[in-house]
Amino acid sequence: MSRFTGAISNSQQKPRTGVLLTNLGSPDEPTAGALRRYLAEFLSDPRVVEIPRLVWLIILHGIILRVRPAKSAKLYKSIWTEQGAPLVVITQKQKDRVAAQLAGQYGDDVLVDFAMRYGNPSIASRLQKFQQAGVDNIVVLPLYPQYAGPTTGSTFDAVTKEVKRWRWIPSLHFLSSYHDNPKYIDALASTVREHIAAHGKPDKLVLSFHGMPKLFQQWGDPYYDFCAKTTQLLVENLDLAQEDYVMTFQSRFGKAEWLQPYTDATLEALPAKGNKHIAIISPAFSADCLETLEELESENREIFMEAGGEKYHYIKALNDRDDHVTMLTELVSPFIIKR
Ligand SMILES: C=CC1=C(C)c2cc3[nH]c(cc4nc(cc5[nH]c(cc1n2)c(C)c5CCC(=O)O)C(CCC(=O)O)=C4C)c(C)c3C=C
Ligand SMILES: [Fe+2]
Ligand SMILES: [Fe+2]
Repeated sequence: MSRFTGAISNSQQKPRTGVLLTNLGSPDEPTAGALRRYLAEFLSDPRVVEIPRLVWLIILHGIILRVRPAKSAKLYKSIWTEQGAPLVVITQKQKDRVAAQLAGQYGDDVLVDFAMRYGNPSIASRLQKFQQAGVDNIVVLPLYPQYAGPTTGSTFDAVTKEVKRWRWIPSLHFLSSYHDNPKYIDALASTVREHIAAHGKPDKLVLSFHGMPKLFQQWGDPYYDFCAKTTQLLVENLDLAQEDYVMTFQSRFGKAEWLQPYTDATLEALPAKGNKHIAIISPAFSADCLETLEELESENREIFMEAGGEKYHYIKALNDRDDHVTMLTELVSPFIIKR
């Protein structure tokens, strides 16, 4: 038996290109058992936690995986839908809509699918589907607008781990970051404008990005700079003055310092400075997920209101909005080969 895998297909009607949209992934169900499996896979990734391996595995298995699964399961339960985890359901919708747009342009020359870095459907399983279909050109678009090692970098690891087992290596295009793409910025700006038209101008627009350990930035990860660039382009597009907005970082995990300022501490301080009406947007999430639907919609709202805030509005992620789907389609289109 060979260590390399291949597809044996006699079909004359092979699609040439496979487009894979990926995101982070969610547990299979909102239970402690499913969370234990999901968090074990996620938090064992050396791109996500860079503590010396043996020390970290003892902490992870000895403490974190005993305590966190039950707590996280409760949070996931609060956002779970009939179709499943929001992140997975929305990513599937994005895939369906991108597939429909690409089918209009490329017919059956292109196959579109989605996969999750952790949990299901796995990146390996969906790439194997492409291999079986006989594609010889693969485009991977991780749905993280700002490159970060723990997200986009880790997705690259998973893609190459699978493809390096293949006998026939296809052409491979990996889209690393789209934090400054004008249509991404336009789509974000439209959501803010629509929000202001419906709810009025807030005292402060909070741009809350997912956090990351500060050390990763010091070691050369460009994520912070890319978040700052997205912020700059978005506020220029919206014509906001410096006092109209603040960029923050949420979802800190563990005791180490993460990128600052923290979203929760900022929200707690804003009412005392006269900012009683805020709108919060999270440009690092292409789809709503636990970190927006629970942390921003619920946890952080409570922090702000308890500190004397009066109006708190979360502006939804771009999800499967038309302008977002068109932008994603345009990102992958240049790499598609017509038969
Ligand atoms: C442990 C360190 C973590 C790093 C570093 C990190 C970076 C990072 N994450 C995202 C996007 C998402 N993270 C999500 C959930 C989530 N993130 C961490 C930890 C780190 N993230 C944990 C432990 C969890 C699980 C939730 C929990 O148990 O509390 C999600 C949501 C997943 C969902 O199912 O909805 C996303 C999306 C980015 C962009 C990022 C970049 C630096
Ligand atoms: Fe995260
Ligand atoms: Fe969180």
